[in-house]
Amino acid sequence: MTGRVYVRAELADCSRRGRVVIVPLQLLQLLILLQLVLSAVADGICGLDVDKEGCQWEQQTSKLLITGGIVVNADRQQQADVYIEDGLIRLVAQNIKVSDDVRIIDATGKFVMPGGIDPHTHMEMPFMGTQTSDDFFTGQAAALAGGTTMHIDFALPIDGDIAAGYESYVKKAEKSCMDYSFHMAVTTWNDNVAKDMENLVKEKGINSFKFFLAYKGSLMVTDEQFLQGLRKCKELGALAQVHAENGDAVAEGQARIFAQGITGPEGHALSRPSLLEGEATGRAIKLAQFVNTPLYVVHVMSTDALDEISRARAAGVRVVGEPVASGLALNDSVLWDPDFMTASKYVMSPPIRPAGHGEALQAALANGVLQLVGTDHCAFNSKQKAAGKSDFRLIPNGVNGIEERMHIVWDLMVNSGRVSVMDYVRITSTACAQIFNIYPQKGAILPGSDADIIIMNPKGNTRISAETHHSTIDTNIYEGWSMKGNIETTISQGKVVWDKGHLNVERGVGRYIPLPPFGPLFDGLDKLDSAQLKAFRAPVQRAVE
Ligand SMILES: NC(=O)NCCC(=O)O
Ligand SMILES: [Zn+2]
Ligand SMILES: [Zn+2]
Repeated sequence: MTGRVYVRAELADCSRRGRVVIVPLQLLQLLILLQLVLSAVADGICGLDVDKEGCQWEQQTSKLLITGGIVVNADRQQQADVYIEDGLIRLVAQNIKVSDDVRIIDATGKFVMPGGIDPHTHMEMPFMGTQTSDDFFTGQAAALAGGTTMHIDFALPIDGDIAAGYESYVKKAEKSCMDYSFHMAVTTWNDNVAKDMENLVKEKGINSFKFFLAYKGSLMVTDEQFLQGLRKCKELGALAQVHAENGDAVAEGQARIFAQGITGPEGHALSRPSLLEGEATGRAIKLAQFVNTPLYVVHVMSTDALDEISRARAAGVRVVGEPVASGLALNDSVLWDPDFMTASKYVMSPPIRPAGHGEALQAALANGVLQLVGTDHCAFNSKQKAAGKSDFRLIPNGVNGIEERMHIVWDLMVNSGRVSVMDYVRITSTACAQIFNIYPQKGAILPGSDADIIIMNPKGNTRISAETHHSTIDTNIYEGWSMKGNIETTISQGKVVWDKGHLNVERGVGRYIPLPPFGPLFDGLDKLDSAQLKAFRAPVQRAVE
């Protein structure tokens, strides 16, 4: 501490969020006035900048000691202290003694866990004639407030050019306030795409590529293009990801439902039922099996898709399934709400399914058929959603979730007794770090790991609302969700960025985390190549005999 006297004070709330700053006493009145002026002119995120530029929210130190908590990793939990210095975890042990310059955080009675990693987000994404509302700063600020300390965003190509798309996302992400990485979407196929995939993997730290089997006429690839992409992914040691819906059938369904006079958000669900997700999931798995390369199915929303994944995994196929928070927590009744603004906020693809699907996805997460939870955070405000007021096909597809995921999953999976706290860590953080090959830099509380940590008070209370969230959108699909358990503190890069309702984030400090190729899903794959060839030939040989 310097010799000056600091007090904590709630300032005027320019974005409906209270926050705390540290100010010299004599400046307090002046700052209140200044904040009121800023309130009048600034948008919902202005307060974050004010916190950062106008005040020293907390004397940040590079040394922290978290004492007395239960430290939870995916494979074990123990009562221990955690010592952090210069952004890294240095020691996990009982009764760590430190010098006076170390800030102590008491976590007695609380869980100390790796920060969440969201494997599926869309910040500043140009999509359906508009752009997602949250950028890399506002979306990440929201993430940190909800206990997520890293995300992997989908970089989109520009007119099919993945190198140009990647560069545009590098620029967008310069404002980041937490660690992040990218998947790259592949939306066409030619020699340049193949060459650029190689460069992105070998030079730029990309180790996953997403292929859309839906969004006909914009992002969708044909089976032939998908197959080429799968072969390239295998060669590069990159994970192929798939948005699995039959895009041709969806387009036919949309035209037919609209022609019947169903124009509202319910038409979205009716036009792309779960069997189209199941069909595409099964097809994608079989094509990946044909190539013998691992496959990651993004936003698994239905039992139809789940059954395909379950069957394939039982047969030894390397397929990973990622449900998202909305698919676990909600059902499609919301799409029939007579109020367009209410119903349209739930429009995403694949759609949120009828009751029963979410519960089955929860069970699959618990038993390991599905491995990790994302959000597909793709936030549009109600003005943007209104583009589809008279035609559901024009409602921008996407829902919020990056701020809510850690609490929703806690409530659905831990409060319900479906999984242990260790499994919670696995499905919200560790599995993602392992699959994308950055474990144990991320996803663990171990000496040498990045100091991305959350402190969860299981006795605390959480209530979700657009009135208090940090995303820029004016709605929240979890509006009113109340639960036991609260992430009271988030530590990112060794700094306290969220503490008991107050956010202190800094634009530009987020780091790009390169993802190395040939992650664990590729281990031993070459041995399977020859075994698989034999398996494909087996029926033929039997016929000859
Ligand atoms: N899922 C969705 O509705 N929007 C984002 C794009 C995608 O992931 O398909
Ligand atoms: Zn998708
Ligand atoms: Zn998505």
